[in-house]
Amino acid sequence: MSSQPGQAGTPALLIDDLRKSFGKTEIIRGVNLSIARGERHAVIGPNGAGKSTLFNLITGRFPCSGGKIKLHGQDLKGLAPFQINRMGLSRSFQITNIFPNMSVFENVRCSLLWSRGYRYSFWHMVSKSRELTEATDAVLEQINLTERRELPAGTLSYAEQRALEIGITMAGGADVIMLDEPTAGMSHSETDYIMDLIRQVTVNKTLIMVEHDMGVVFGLADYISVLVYGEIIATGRPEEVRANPKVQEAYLGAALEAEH
Ligand SMILES: Nc1ncnc2c1ncn2[C@@H]1O[C@H](COP(=O)(O)OP(=O)(O)OP(=O)(O)O)[C@@H](O)[C@H]1O
Repeated sequence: MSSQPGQAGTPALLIDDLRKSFGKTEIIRGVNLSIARGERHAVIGPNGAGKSTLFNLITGRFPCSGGKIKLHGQDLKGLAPFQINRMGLSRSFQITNIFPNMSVFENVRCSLLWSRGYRYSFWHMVSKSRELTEATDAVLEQINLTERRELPAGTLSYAEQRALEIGITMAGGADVIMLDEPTAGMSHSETDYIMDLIRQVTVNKTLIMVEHDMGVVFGLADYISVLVYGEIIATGRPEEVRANPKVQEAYLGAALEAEH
């Protein structure tokens, strides 16, 4: 479960002195992070700290200005987002990213096809269709949407759409899952539903999430990193991070207060 000092094995994700500047402004200022296989890791921090930028660097959406990112020991330098995706890293976005007029089933199937590189190959798709249908149904089962299989995705509730999106993110069999504010805009019961789902679907996978809801962070994460002004000021077990005076001062005091 742990990547932290003293643990053996190649980390799922290793970030070394990562830097990113936009023009003259350095937004990510020397981030180091090691996330083990099977770990659930939350990145927290105030607005504008650089969390989304960090995600965009990891997924290859932005080029780095300096430093290294390794996925399962392999340097990601110069790789396009789709290449990184095919290496087993998949990200879901804050904004719901589904096709609303396609059925729930088709949304997942489409993502499976894409992840297998069959995007343009109709005949390949047909020849694989039974296996594909079974794989799609297995994902639907995992995200508890089997009963919604034939409905247009746009008719699902907000929480169900987020669940579908998590299914789409998982569909290609990625073993490193990145979730960007998975419970944003949800009620308490929807948040609980999505938290349970994330817990289930990330068993034996690596989860990296950005989340502002401290209940979700402390409920799900094995480790937490606190990003402030482009630097990680603390990484540790939830209880260590919660007790860290630097973190209290820079972020957590205000964030926990905001919860009440
Ligand atoms: N493409 C860009 N060009 C210039 N500046 C950018 C770009 N993307 C982000 N920034 C700047 O980088 C800083 C960090 O933004 P980022 O969105 O990464 O923060 P964040 O921690 O994700 O914030 P939030 O919690 O509000 O989502 C901000 O000052 C933002 O204006």
